[in-house]
Amino acid sequence: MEANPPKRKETRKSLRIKVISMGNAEVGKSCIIKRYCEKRFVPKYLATIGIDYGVTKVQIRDREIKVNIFDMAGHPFFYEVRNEFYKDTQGVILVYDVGQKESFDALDAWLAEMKQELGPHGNMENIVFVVCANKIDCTKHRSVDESEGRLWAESRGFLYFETSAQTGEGINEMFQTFYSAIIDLCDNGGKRPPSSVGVGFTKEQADAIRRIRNSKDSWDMLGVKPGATRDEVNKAYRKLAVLLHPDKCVAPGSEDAFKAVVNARTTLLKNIK
Ligand SMILES: Nc1nc2c(ncn2[C@@H]2O[C@H](COP(=O)(O)OP(=O)(O)OP(=O)(O)O)[C@@H](O)[C@H]2O)c(=O)[nH]1
Repeated sequence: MEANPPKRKETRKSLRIKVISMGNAEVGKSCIIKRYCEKRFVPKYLATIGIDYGVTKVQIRDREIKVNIFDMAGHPFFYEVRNEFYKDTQGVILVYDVGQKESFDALDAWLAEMKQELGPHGNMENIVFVVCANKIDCTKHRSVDESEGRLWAESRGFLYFETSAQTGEGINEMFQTFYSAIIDLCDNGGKRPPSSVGVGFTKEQADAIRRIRNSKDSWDMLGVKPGATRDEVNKAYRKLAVLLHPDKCVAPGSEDAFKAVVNARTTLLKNIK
């Protein structure tokens, strides 16, 4: 009788991926990468000149991945250098400094730059983006709070992490989740798996929260003209209350937005006959 051949342990091919970092100068892109790859923090600022390139091997869920990391200079001066490097990317680490509102506001421009360089055939949908709200150790100077950053990221289907390259907080967790999502993307033929696309809240909800946050007064918050009638105020209030009610809305910042809407209505009704 023929003996059964010994079963060979299945070895999965190692994966080779390309990731890039993006974000304004000095937000901490190089330090985040150094903290993860070299387990150290460099307090002195050394501006990246054009691009820094490195290769690293990591083990994620029993899978070996070889990561080519392109750390892009954030200074506008280096646009001509970095625009070459957007192509064939599986993952983007998008960084802002929580103490610098301009670096958060600039995230849209970074996405626009990448989109422009990828051209009409480039598909941003099939890239894993992770947003790092960095320098959370500087609590005194924080100007972008967690819910604002999380809302921006999650409403686009991006991952979101609060990080500090200085203390290491959030860094390992961020990279593990980021690489894991890239493995899922590669295993799914380069397309973002459907399970990772849903965000649990609508664009209308995200837009309403953003508008409420940025409103200049109670009229503006409810989206009615100054001098509106009680009926108009109540109608606008009901619409927002249904949209943002904590039982129905899980978008980051919805609870605060809901409370702000309730207060705005109370304030306005006190002064309308
Ligand atoms: N407190 C604090 N400082 C940080 C943190 N991350 C980076 N820094 C400091 O911020 C400065 C800029 O960090 P870099 O990592 O060089 O910034 P970058 O985004 O790579 O800048 P460019 O290369 O110019 O694009 C340095 O002085 C760092 O020490 C952090 O999490 N906390």
